[in-house]
Amino acid sequence: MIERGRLITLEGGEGAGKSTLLEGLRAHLESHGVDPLLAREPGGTALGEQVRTILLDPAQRSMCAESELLLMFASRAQLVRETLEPALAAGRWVLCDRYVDASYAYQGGGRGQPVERIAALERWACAGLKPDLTLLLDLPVADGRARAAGRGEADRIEVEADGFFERVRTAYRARAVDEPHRFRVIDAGQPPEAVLRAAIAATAHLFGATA
Ligand SMILES: Nc1ncnc2c1ncn2[C@@H]1O[C@H](COP(=O)(O)OP(=O)(O)OP(=O)(O)O)[C@@H](O)[C@H]1O
Ligand SMILES: Cc1cn([C@H]2C[C@H](O)[C@@H](COP(=O)(O)O)O2)c(=O)[nH]c1=O
Repeated sequence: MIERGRLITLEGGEGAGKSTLLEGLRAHLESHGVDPLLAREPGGTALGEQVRTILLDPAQRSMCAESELLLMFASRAQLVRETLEPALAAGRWVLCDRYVDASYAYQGGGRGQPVERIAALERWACAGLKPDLTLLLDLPVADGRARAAGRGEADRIEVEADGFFERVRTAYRARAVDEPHRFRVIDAGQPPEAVLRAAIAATAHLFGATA
């Protein structure tokens, strides 16, 4: 019987260092004989990438919070069924740049969408798929924004005010407190090598664990 793979998700505010960590973790896993599948949200499938384009398009100024929430979950439902579930069932490990916690943080914390609404969508769209480990890269908003600056035109979400991102950060941290068995909070203000070391330590229990 094939042992189920592991789902590791990376979360955090803008510029927290998720993409940087993803590459470091990929290299670490590869050096341990694990060839992880990389995915991202919104996106990660042909359909999801088209949804992502709409979601992040600065021209979509009139998008309401409800549409934003539903589009995030449309992308996620497709990713779960087309990519994540088949990969995990085939024994593949997956590193996913954001997953459902981002909706609790951004659409819940940031936009004020009710938690029960997001939880209902999660039950429907994610079909029970929970990460084995979620690495939350925690960084003061101003530091993340400074890092993200200079990447060209800001997308539709990046243009939000600091208050929005403070609420996102608060919501992320609250989720980590609520689910300590799944989350590891990493101080993303450390140098990249230290962030990677902390992440590697957090993954150690996944090797050989029964999923
Ligand atoms: N620990 C770190 N210390 C200092 N700079 C970092 C660190 N990690 C990443 N950076 C730099 O910060 C910038 C943003 O990093 P990265 O793209 O990895 O973040 P991200 O979380 O994926 O961002 P976003 O979600 O906004 O796309 C990059 O220029 C990267 O080199
Ligand atoms: C999954 C997800 C994402 N978002 C937001 C968070 C970011 O602002 C963008 C994605 O861009 P990234 O730089 O590639 O991380 O989308 C969200 O608001 N809700 C979600 O569920």
